[in-house]
Amino acid sequence: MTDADAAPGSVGVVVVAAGSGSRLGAGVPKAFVRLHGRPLLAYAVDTVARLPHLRSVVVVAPLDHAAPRDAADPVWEGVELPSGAVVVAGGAERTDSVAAGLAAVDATCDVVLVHDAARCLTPLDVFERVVEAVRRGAAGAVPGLPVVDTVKSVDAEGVITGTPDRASLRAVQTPQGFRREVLATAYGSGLRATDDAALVERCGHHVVVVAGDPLAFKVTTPDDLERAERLLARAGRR
Ligand SMILES: Nc1ccn([C@@H]2O[C@H](COP(=O)(O)OP(=O)(O)OP(=O)(O)O)[C@@H](O)[C@H]2O)c(=O)n1
Ligand SMILES: C[C@](O)(CO)[C@H](O)COP(=O)(O)O
Repeated sequence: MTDADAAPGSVGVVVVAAGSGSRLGAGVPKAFVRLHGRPLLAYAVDTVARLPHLRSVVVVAPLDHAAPRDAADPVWEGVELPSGAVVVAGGAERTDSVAAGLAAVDATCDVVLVHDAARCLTPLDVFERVVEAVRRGAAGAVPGLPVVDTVKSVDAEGVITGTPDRASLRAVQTPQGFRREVLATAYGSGLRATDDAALVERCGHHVVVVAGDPLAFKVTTPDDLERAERLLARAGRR
């Protein structure tokens, strides 16, 4: 990150890494679980660091492993933060963690991305598509993939209430990108959601979907971690 990157169009990225990973059940917070010897977070940060016009990186870590980052804390071993990156403590839910990260983003950034550390293999071009869509005027942009299964809505008893046309459905991923003031207002609204776009949508903004990537899958379960291990082994990465 250089002064040249402070030009209009600068990008800030909040990497949320404060979740416990209860579904993975690895005994350490999920973002710090090792994948080929390095924390999931390390892969996410490596990609973020390659993003053009990057001005500000904020990593939101679990309270026990957050600011001030303890250099001797072994969970961080293998994570190479870009110079100027900031580490802050997250909260009980993703909404709390994003809000904490957003508060620490450099105010000169006009585009802010929120990225799940758990989507650790997301390719750089997904980030670039999201930034490009916001630069072109969208209030927000999220990567998404067509839904391959037939999806049903059900009531509390499990009785099917509808079969949405899957042509209109997308499974969304991260990074989710927004004009900074739009995201700040959404997070200042007191609304809560599991993803950033949902908050921005509820504040009345249009958010567009750009092409996602199967590699942007979220490591949620042990099977996902095995899949990530296989993909890295196949790519010969460490
Ligand atoms: N309080 C939280 C919860 C989640 N996250 C982050 O948000 C992303 C998506 O959350 P998810 O994968 O659902 O993570 P966990 O909440 O850790 O998973 P689980 O629901 O299995 O406990 C992850 O990178 C996670 O670290 C966060 O920063 N703070
Ligand atoms: C933000 C997100 O990754 C988009 O798919 C997702 O909403 C994270 O939370 P989840 O509870 O694991 O769906």
